[in-house]
Amino acid sequence: MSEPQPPALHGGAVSPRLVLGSGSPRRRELLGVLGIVPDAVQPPDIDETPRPGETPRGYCARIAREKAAAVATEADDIVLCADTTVAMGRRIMGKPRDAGEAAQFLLALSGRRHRVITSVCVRRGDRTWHRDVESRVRMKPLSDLELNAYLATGDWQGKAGGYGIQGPAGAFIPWTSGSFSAIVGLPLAETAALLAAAGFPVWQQVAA
Ligand SMILES: Cc1cn([C@H]2C[C@H](O)[C@@H](COP(=O)(O)OP(=O)(O)OP(=O)(O)O)O2)c(=O)[nH]c1=O
Repeated sequence: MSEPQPPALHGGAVSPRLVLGSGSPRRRELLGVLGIVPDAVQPPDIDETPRPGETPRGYCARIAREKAAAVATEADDIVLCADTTVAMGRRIMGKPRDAGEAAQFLLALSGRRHRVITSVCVRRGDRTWHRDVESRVRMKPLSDLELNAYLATGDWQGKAGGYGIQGPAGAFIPWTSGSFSAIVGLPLAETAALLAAAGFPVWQQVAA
C-alpha cells in the first residue's frame, strides 16, 4: 500500500500558473506577505478614463474587470488584477498626472473623511471571481508646510488620491476603518479567498 501523497506544491504538475496582472510594486509585495510569488507579472494596459456619471465604486469594479480581461494568459492560468480608487462623494480620484493635481487632491482630502475602494478580480479562463472592498480614511487638516513637504518627497506619484498611507503620508491619517491592505492596494483576506476559489493552492504557498 502506498503512503498518502502530500498535496502538489506550487510549480508541481497540478498547480495552475499565477499571473499577477499589475505593475504596482505594492501589490507584488502584499502578495509576497502571503508567501505567494507569481509565475509572471504582466501589467495591463487599459484606458482608465471614468465614464460620464460613473460612481467611484462602479468605476473601480469595472476597471479591475477590464484589467483582468486585458491580460493575455494560457487557458488554465489564473490572473489576478486590482484597482484602487479614492472617492470623495461621487468624485473619483485616480493617480495624479502631476504635482499640481496631487496638490488639488490633497487639498480636497485635507481635514475630511473619504473612501478608498479596491476592487479585486481573479480570472481563470472564462470564469471570474470579484470583490469590492471599501474602507474609510480621515485625513487631518494639512498645513502648507505639510502639503509642500509631502509633495517634495514625490511619494504621491502613482498613488490614487495622491498619497500613500504606508509612507510619509501616514502622518496625515489619524483614523481608518476597513482594510489596511486594501487601502495600500490589495486586500489580503479577499485576495486569498478569491485565489482559493479559483483553485490556487494558497495555503500550500503560505506553508512552503
Ligand atoms: C490610497 C493609496 C493608494 N496606493 C496605490 C495602490 C495602487 O498601486 C495605486 C492606484 O493605482 P491603480 O490604478 O489601482 O494601480 P497601478 O496603476 O499602481 O497598478 P496596476 O494597474 O498595474 O495594478 O495607488 C497606495 O500605495 N497607498 C495608498 O494609501
